[in-house]
Amino acid sequence: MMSLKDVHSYYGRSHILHGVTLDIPAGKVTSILGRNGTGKTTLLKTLMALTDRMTGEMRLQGKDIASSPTHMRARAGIAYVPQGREIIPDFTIRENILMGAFARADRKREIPALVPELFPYLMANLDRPGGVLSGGQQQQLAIARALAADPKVLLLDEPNEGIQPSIVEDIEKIIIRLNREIGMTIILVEQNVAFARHASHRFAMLEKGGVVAAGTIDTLSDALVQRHMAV
Ligand SMILES: Nc1ncnc2c1ncn2[C@@H]1O[C@H](COP(=O)(O)OP(=O)(O)OP(=O)(O)O)[C@@H](O)[C@H]1O
Repeated sequence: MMSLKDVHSYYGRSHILHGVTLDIPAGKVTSILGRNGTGKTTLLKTLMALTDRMTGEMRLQGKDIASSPTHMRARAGIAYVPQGREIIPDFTIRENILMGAFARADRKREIPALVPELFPYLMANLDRPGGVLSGGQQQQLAIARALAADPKVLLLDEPNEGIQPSIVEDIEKIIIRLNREIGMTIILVEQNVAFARHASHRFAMLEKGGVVAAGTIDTLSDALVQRHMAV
């Protein structure tokens, strides 16, 4: 689905990713793991062309996208739910969702069919401002906005960060449904190893901007977690 070969990524003169090589298979959930500051968010931003510069190879369904700008990658089917969600508080829930549709190749601007099914609360409150929502509801809104782009690959950056525990379970169920029922390819940055093990088919462990271990999720041993994630 996506493949990276010797990818380096930079903010200005800061060299953050140091030769990442990774295969992201279609229809699977791949978790990106590692301590704070190891480059997980930078990896998602690099996939979305949101760092200042990258070198190396990047392919989506075999097509070279390494020099495609963000909007072209979005149009090619990559959608991004950033850490912190970045919804617009003064826009209505409907407007926030439709912002995601700008990237659709078919230029349709509509609430995606999945939204009433996955997020009935959002559907029932489309005209309320996004800013009135709780953190968990804003996370749902950020996912709904990404779905409006009709993506093939969904990038999720710590979707459960700062969310009350009762909602965490809802978000986790939605991530699993998007993959298992709809077949969406998901790349998930996750600190919760238990959830990563439960939801993912594969993992990549980052350390200092490089992949130090990767493979099927059954090979994510406690020793690996201890070595690369314990603080
Ligand atoms: N805009 C930026 N300009 C310069 N350096 C940055 C920028 N954003 C992040 N960095 C640096 O890049 C490195 C990797 O950060 P990144 O956010 O990708 O890590 P992370 O693994 O996602 O960590 P966290 O779990 O804290 O989000 C850090 O050293 C960070 O300080």
